[in-house]
Order: sequence, then C-alpha cells, then structure tokens
Amino acid sequence: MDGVGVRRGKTALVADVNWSVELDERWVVLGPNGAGKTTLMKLASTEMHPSDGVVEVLGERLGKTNVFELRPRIGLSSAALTNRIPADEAVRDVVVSAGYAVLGRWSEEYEEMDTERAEELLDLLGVAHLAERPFGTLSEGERKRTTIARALMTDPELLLLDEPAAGLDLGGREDLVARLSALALDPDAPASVLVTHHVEEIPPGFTHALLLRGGTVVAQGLLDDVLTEGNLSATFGQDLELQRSGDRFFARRRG
Ligand SMILES: Nc1ncnc2c1ncn2[C@@H]1O[C@H](COP(=O)(O)OP(=O)(O)OP(=O)(O)O)[C@@H](O)[C@H]1O
Repeated sequence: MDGVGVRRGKTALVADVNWSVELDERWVVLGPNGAGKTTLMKLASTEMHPSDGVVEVLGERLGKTNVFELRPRIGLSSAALTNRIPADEAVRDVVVSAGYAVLGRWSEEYEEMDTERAEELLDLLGVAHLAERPFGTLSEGERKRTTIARALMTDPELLLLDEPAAGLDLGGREDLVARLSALALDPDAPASVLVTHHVEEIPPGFTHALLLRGGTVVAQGLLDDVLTEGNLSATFGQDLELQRSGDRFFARRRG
C-alpha cells in the first residue's frame, strides 16, 4: 500500500498508509475499535478500492486487475464472511466450497482430492469431528476454526485473518493461538496478516506488527521493535504496561 487512504464523505477511515507485506512475513495488525483495521483487510482482500494511493496485492494493482482472478489466491477469514455462510451448510462443504469460490454447496460433486484436503485442514484446526455438522449449530470458536480451514483451502499466497480469536473462551483462544503459531512457523505457510485488539492473541512466530489508531499508522516493523509500552500506549490512548513471558505478550493499564 502506497499513500493509501479511504474516505467516506468527509470521514477518513484510513489515511496515508504505506505498508508492505513480503511473502515470508507474518504480520499482526493491532489497534482499538474503529482504528481502521478491517478497512485495511478489505483493501488487502480486494473487497474495497482506495480513495487515494495505490494498493498492490500479489503483484497486481487494484483498479487495473480482475479481482475475481486474484481472490482465489487470497484466504480470508472475517466476521462478515462467516455471517454469509448458510446455517444448514455442512462444515466439510463450507471448507471444500472455497476451492470453487462459492458459499453454499456447489451443485456439482466435489473432487475426492478436494474433500480429502478439506478434511486435512479441518483436522489441522482441530474440528475434523464436526465435518458433518451444519455450520449453524457450531459454537463461536468452532466457526472460527472452520472459516480458517476454509481460508486455507485454496492454498492461498496471502492469508488474512480478521479477529480470529474474538468471542473465544480462554481455552479456545489458547488453542487457536497455538494452531496459528504452528502455521506461522511453517515455512510453506502463506504470507499472513492477523487483526486483533489484544496482544495476548499474538501467536509466537509472527514476525511484524502494524499499530493503527484513528486510521493512521502509529508504528510498523519488526514485532520486537514495534511492540513497546510507548507505542502500545499511544495506540490505545492509555498508559499501558506491557509484559513479555517467553514468546507471548500481556498488557494492562498501569497503576
Ligand atoms: N461507510 C462508512 N462511512 C463512515 N464511516 C465509516 C464507514 N465505514 C466505516 N466507517 C468508520 O471507519 C472507522 C474504521 O472502521 P474499521 O471497521 O476499519 O475499524 P476497525 O479497526 O476494524 O474497528 P473494530 O476493531 O471495532 O472492528 C470506524 O470509525 C467506522 O465507524
């Protein structure tokens, strides 16, 4: 993203964003409610075009490329996408249908290879036992894991996870963080961007961070350089204490 801004009327959703994600990088985007995180994900997933500046995704410039050809190369898990999944769709089909770029079961029979791949991914995310269940009967955490498996189904070159741990209980969050950490540490995994409000949700293995407040970038770069008490306090507008325990982060208000 080069000089990127998104405006709606007089409101700037994001402004002057210069950001680049390389294929071997795993980025966390951190910021308070309304900071512009989802807007950045919409740009990166080609759902939105910038009002200002240039967005290039996987070497293709938005506005000059066919986004329908680009989208299968991007894996996206977001609340908006989850809400569009039909409640009666079987979990296995939610995942396998990503290979056909559809939501809702495809009328054709799927290739056996695709079904096997979907089952492998459900297993990787720890929800293989739910393959036959209608998506609408799943818990919040089970839905998140299913949509992440769906995002991985097309072997994407770019993986975008918008608040994957939101709404999970402590055990569910820890389990997801461990699974995302394994993915981040896999050299064959795609370039990844994970959006979160909480430093506790940063999976070990993530390499970079972009901190966002009020639509502008507070800091960005290597995780260890960027995730400081000063930057975090500026991002959330509070005096925050940041602790590191092993390869995990914890934050709370000072005093
Ligand atoms: N169409 C619109 N018109 C005006 N303002 C908008 C529009 N769409 C989004 N916004 C505003 O832009 C800001 C950024 O929204 P965005 O969803 O990107 O934030 P976010 O960081 O993902 O927030 P959250 O953590 O709450 O999900 C918010 O203040 C939102 O209200």
